Amino acid sequence: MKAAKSKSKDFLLAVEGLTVSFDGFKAVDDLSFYLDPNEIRVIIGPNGAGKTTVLDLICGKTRATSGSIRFQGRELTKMKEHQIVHSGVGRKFQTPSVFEDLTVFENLEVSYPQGHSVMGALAFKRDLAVVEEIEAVARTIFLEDMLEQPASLLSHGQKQWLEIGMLLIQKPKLIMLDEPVAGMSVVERKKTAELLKVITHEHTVLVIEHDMQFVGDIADRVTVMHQGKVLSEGSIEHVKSDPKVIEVYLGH
Ligand SMILES: Nc1ncnc2c1ncn2[C@@H]1O[C@H](COP(=O)(O)OP(=O)(O)OP(=O)(O)O)[C@@H](O)[C@H]1O
Repeated sequence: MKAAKSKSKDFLLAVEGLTVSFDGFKAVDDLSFYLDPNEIRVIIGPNGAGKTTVLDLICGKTRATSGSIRFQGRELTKMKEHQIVHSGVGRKFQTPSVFEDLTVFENLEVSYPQGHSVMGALAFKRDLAVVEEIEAVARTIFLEDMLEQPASLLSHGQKQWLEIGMLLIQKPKLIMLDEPVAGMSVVERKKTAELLKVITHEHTVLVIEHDMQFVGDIADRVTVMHQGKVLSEGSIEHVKSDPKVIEVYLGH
């Protein structure tokens, strides 16, 4: 008979007992949660709950005071930021930071690992495989017809998608997004939901979001944070009907 597989080994990310204190104030306080491969998890919660700090801790921008973050079996709390990126964790911040003067194609190209620089002498010798990958990513982010446009001409929403594309081309296993639909139109929000669903074939996605409609559209599971801790966790229906969540967050 086949031995039962240890469940803990199957998690893509296991956050356990994670704590960070800023001058004695615990922004994240004994937090534990677990991500399955290829799920979309959304973290919600009131302002100051510690959501952004959790992403900062996972990507190594902030050092944990205690606790553990295991990603594909590797402990991230001891690693430097660039090592965490190399291990397969990608993060997009709230404000888009694309290169305005470069085209969509060039923005994706400079993000391609192994530095296929547009400025470099080898620029004319673009590898066909790289071009194909850039085109595939551009299709995923709805910008296949805009490859030669300078990023400065894109709408705010298109810039957000381009930045997601710049992450996708690096093939991180875990993609973390901080309020990806902030400032987007309703149509752009719907398309972003489609985009995130498509990318879970290859990636696991951890999102911070306030827009509950969008959360409902994308989340496999929702983790509700309050005062640095998990207040509630489960399906969108579960957390929406949890009296604790209504009291501290949804009821406001
Ligand atoms: N580097 C820091 N030094 C001191 N305090 C900090 C630091 N980073 C975050 N905090 C504090 O930790 C708490 C949690 O902040 P965080 O930004 O993680 O909350 P959040 O849930 O992302 O809130 P929002 O929804 O407003 O973005 C806040 O009280 C914040 O002021």
